[in-house]
Amino acid sequence: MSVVVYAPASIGNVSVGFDVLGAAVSPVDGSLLGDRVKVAAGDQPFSLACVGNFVAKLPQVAEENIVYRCWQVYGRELDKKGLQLKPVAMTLEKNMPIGSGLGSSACSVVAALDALNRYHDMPLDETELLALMGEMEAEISGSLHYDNVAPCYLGGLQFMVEELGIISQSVPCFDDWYWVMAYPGIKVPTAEARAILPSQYRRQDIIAHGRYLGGFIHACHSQQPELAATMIKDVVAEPYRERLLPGFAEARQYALEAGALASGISGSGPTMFSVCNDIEVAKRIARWLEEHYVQNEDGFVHVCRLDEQGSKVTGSEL
Ligand SMILES: Nc1ncnc2c1ncn2[C@@H]1O[C@H](COP(=O)(O)OP(=O)(O)O)[C@@H](O)[C@H]1O
Ligand SMILES: N[C@@H](CCOP(=O)(O)O)C(=O)O
Repeated sequence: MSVVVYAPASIGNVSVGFDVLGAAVSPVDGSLLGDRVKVAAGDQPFSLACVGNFVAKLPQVAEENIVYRCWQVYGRELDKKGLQLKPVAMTLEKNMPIGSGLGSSACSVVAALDALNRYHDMPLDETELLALMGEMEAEISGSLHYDNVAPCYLGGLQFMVEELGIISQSVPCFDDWYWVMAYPGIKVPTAEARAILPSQYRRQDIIAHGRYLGGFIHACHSQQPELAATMIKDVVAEPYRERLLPGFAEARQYALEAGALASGISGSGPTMFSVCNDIEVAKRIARWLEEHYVQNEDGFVHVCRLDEQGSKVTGSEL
């Protein structure tokens, strides 16, 4: 018996909710924009094979792959419950570019932990597993933030509650929104993009941030798409990170003039996202970004929808 789990790309922050808002996305053409992990019976406690388009960018040593750490911490949690790990042969299909702003490490973490939990007949509940996913993301990026792992695992648009034992809850979004995701092909490590942010903010920025985030969540719940899109503004990270993204200002300007409802940096960049409510506008913006924002052969542009499901089993073989 083996299991393969797919975990989709995600937009950390969605501009307006630094570290507390995230969205899972999948391309409308049905292609997989995410990692897959297979767990099968092993003849030793642990082994890891890596395949996929971005396998060459992974650490060469298996023990430095976050999937190995996932296996270790999963075993630790089973131990607390008086349970034991089965010997596993894991395979990571690394489809997501690293340091892309698409939650690449979250894809590997979520696919690995979800697959391990399914393989062991689900001894950890959703919250326990999500807490472990956050722990793994924190090891990689240097600080605990759930805005990639929560949507990647649970799907849709997620708000990080982090109170009363709840980590994340779903926020209703808009069925007719398309998300144009443009990855230029260069790397921006999350830890570095966090290090350049100020440690303190001005009162006027805090007030603006509260108004935008509160307004966005309110507009989502009251289903006011125009208001929601207007509230997608980032005063916390974008003003400081923009300089790490060559061509971002021009690309955003083009997208807005072409009819996008909003644009911003996906996670810590360099991927840019644009929200559209018309597929033809989304395709036009995608074509322009392919020509002008993508910088090398690693880059790509996808027109996406929210991925409401999050991680899912795709079968028993890769
Ligand atoms: N399976 C994995 N997937 C992605 N990154 C990994 C993995 N295993 C280890 N890493 C390391 O974790 C770091 C992830 O960098 P980060 O900038 O956080 O990427 P992203 O923002 O795309 O998740 C890199 O140093 C990378 O080498
Ligand atoms: N909230 C985080 C999100 C990082 O996302 P990633 O996809 O770049 O890892 C941040 O903005 O630092």
